[in-house]
Amino acid sequence: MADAKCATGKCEDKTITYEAVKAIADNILSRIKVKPVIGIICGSGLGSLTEAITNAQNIDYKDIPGFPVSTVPGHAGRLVIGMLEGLPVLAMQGRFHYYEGYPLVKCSLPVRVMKVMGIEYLMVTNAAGGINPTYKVGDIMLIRDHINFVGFSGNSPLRGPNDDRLGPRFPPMTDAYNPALITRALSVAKEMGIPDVVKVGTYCFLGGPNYETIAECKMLHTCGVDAVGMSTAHEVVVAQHCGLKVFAFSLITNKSSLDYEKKEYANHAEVVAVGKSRESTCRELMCRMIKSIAAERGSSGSADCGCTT
Ligand SMILES: O=P(O)(O)O[C@@H]1C[C@H](O)[C@@H](CO)O1
Ligand SMILES: Nc1nc2[nH]cnc2c(=O)[nH]1
Repeated sequence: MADAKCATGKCEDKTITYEAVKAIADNILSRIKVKPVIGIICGSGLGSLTEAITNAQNIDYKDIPGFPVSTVPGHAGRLVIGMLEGLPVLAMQGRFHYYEGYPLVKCSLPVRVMKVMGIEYLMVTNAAGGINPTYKVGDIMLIRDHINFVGFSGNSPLRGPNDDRLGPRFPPMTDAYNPALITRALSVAKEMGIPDVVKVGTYCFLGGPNYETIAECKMLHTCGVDAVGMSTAHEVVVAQHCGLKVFAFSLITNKSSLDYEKKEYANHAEVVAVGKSRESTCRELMCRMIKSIAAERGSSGSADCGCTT
């Protein structure tokens, strides 16, 4: 895959060219039977969101030239392409995290591939620690906004030469999480009878892979963070840059410690286990959102949401 050098030639992260993104998009499109409209990124323990996809075709990341491969337990490492609630979708069972060693431009490469394939909506999920003390394990937080701590130092997937075919040099991040989709998700939560479980809040992206100290959690709380994780923000920055409509939610898999008297010890096995225990609810929320988008677009979703618990 051809990588372009940054202007000074000294950038540690190389820019991935439009041509390289298009080559990957064309490779995938040449192997699948539908043209996806919605892209889905499944978070830790949430890969089974894809089980409701019908006429599914699977493509392992390792079989896509130029695509990274997943290295994290709970991230299978394949694309699942097919129909969901009347719309063609492409789902990623496994994402790429900065802590795996990939530069952010590579972590978010699949989002650009989705855009060049013609995808219009990006639905992102993740597992996150609950900083907001009112949140409980198993709650679902609709992401209204994010704090991108990794980006504060200039570490951005948009760093390097900008190709206007992928988006503008200086994209705004206001409404990066589509407000209309959040409003719709709140209605969906009511329909599902889970309004108390579904919150709206701010997600914070830290580099990981360690979980937070208690002092860090206290600081994040002061900063207005509701949930903390190790993904999503860089994907959404790229999605907003290239003009995808984004809907995202965090599954609260553990409570973050804000108090030395009530210590919590986060671990990945627990994160994945909580993901599994909440998979049917998360899947139903996702399916109902897609069904409503299908209805809005005039595509016929199935009469019943095929994902009910
Ligand atoms: O891929 P996500 O953001 O859902 O995964 C979270 C962050 C880490 O990868 C992992 C930590 O348990 O879960
Ligand atoms: N950074 C971070 N990521 C997580 N992913 C799931 N839980 C957590 C957490 O508590 N902190």
